[in-house]
Amino acid sequence: MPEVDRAAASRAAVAARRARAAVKEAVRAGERTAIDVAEAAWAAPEGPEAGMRVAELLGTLRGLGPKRVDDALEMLRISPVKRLGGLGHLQRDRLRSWLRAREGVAGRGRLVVLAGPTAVGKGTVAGYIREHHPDVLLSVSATTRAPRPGERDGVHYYFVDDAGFDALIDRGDLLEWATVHNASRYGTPRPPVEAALAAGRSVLLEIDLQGARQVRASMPEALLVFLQPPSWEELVRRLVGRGTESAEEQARRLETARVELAAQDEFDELVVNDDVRRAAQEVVDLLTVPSGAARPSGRAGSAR
Ligand SMILES: Nc1ncnc2c1ncn2[C@@H]1O[C@H](COP(=O)(O)OP(=O)(O)OP(=O)(O)O)[C@@H](O)[C@H]1O
Ligand SMILES: Nc1nc2c(ncn2[C@@H]2O[C@H](COP(=O)(O)O)[C@@H](O)[C@H]2O)c(=O)[nH]1
Repeated sequence: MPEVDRAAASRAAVAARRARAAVKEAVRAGERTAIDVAEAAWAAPEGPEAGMRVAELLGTLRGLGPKRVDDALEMLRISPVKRLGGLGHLQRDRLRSWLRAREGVAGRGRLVVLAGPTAVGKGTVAGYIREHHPDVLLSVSATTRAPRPGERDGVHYYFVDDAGFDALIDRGDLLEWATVHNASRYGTPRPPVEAALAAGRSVLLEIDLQGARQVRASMPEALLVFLQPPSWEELVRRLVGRGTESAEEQARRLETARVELAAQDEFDELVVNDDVRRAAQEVVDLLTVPSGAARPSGRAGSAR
């Protein structure tokens, strides 16, 4: 290549790199959505968006570290070196649906999983959301544990026996399920969740870490939120103060709690439950995609 052509090619490459960096910055700043960038790449093969690697685009999304970008690419069957402009039609369709589900459509909802250690206040925060935000579907789990005083079948849980729970599993009616605290089984009924999501309604699952991991594997677009206690001492105080478990059961739950607290980096978002109303509002913000913006921001903590 003649010297003058080489210089021009090098200038063009630098300009293209800068343009791609500006696109990434715009997504990070919430000025553009990732879907918008992907659609622009497919509409204009010469534009800067088309030259972006899919991995770069996913890496701009909040909560998606390198490991989760790799997982998403594997699930979408897209090579890590592929550029947006080089995707085939099926890959485009898969990426489009995945981004839509993850970013949400402006003004519509998404699937959020709320997990955290025992007695941190998941049920209290979820109950506050049920009361103040009836637009959000709070999934009612099935469980084999016995009702606590005041708990109502179909409201707090569907209380079933072992045979009933087995039947739910056999019919494929559970989105996820787990034996929690080495004691009872709990699971999320699939049909109401799928129906609500299909209707564009936000869905909140209040489940344990094992269930959260299963949802991540089967629905990678779900947003995983970890509810943190202000301190370990406060967590113990809440568990003991609730007074619904025997000393033996409390000890078993606190053992699980240590494991769950150690896993919080797996989550997309962290919310501290020092105040129920504020923590609930943070979760509601995460459940809602404001019009014109990619994701809500300004929360107290972020996992990554
Ligand atoms: N922000 C808060 N400040 C003080 N107390 C709280 C707060 N949130 C919840 N609590 C109290 O902590 C106790 C445990 O709350 P809750 O039962 O909602 O926890 P949980 O995370 O759902 O527990 P589990 O996983 O064991 O079902 C309750 O007595 C509740 O009233
Ligand atoms: N994997 C799932 N875990 C669930 C579900 N519903 C509730 N849970 C979790 O169980 C524990 C204990 O609850 P408790 O009411 O007995 O105190 C708690 O961590 C819940 O989040 C579910 O459907 N799947």
